[in-house]
Amino acid sequence: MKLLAPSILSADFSILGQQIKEVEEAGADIIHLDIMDGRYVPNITFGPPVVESIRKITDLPFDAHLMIVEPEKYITDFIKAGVNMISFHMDATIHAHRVVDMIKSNDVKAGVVLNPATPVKTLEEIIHYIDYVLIMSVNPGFGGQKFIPQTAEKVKKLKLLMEKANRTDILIEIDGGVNQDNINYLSMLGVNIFVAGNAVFKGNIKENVVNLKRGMLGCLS
Ligand SMILES: O=C(CO)[C@@H](O)[C@H](O)COP(=O)(O)O
Ligand SMILES: [Fe+2]
Repeated sequence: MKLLAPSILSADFSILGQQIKEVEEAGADIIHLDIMDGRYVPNITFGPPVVESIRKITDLPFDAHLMIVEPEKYITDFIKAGVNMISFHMDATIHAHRVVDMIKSNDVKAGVVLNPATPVKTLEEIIHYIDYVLIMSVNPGFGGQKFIPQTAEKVKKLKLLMEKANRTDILIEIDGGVNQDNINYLSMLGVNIFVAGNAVFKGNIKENVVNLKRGMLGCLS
């Protein structure tokens, strides 16, 4: 499965609804929502009321990437607002397993996030319970940063762990600095969900989505 998930963090918020429609019409598969609290990361974005409001304009799945401390406090609110997938950073909570349970008991997909310096082996126990892993390929907090090449190695390590745990069904998502130059390579490594902010919203949105999807699906022409 290969899916493109534009991150609205790089969208023009004065015409957010319009830009979401535009990526949808161009062929985006998922809308990626970067939720930042100014504590886990040095930036603040938006919360459940904004999600609830944009929920009305598209049926595309919403993928909430929670960069917040104590994510357990807000999971119910984001689910009520209409998200379909929620990922959180394990070091932002004391009880990661409980957080996964909270997410999944509401029929929402649960993912955990690895920062660039977080080893894949930290997933060894939680891997049995989750639906996807989000590999950060930049340090979380901002859009438009440069892809950190070493993070691609984690895809290989994660695939080995998935095999060992008999969980080859887990989806691998990559987030940060994904662009037309690296998406094909990442796809070949086995990434399933490609988050792209600047590479979608800067310039011609339709062309960007079409070109990223072409790279993602392996068509080099
Ligand atoms: O989670 C994050 C940043 O913390 C990302 O989702 C970025 O917002 C992706 O933006 P680009 O790196 O693709 O511009
Ligand atoms: Fe993100």
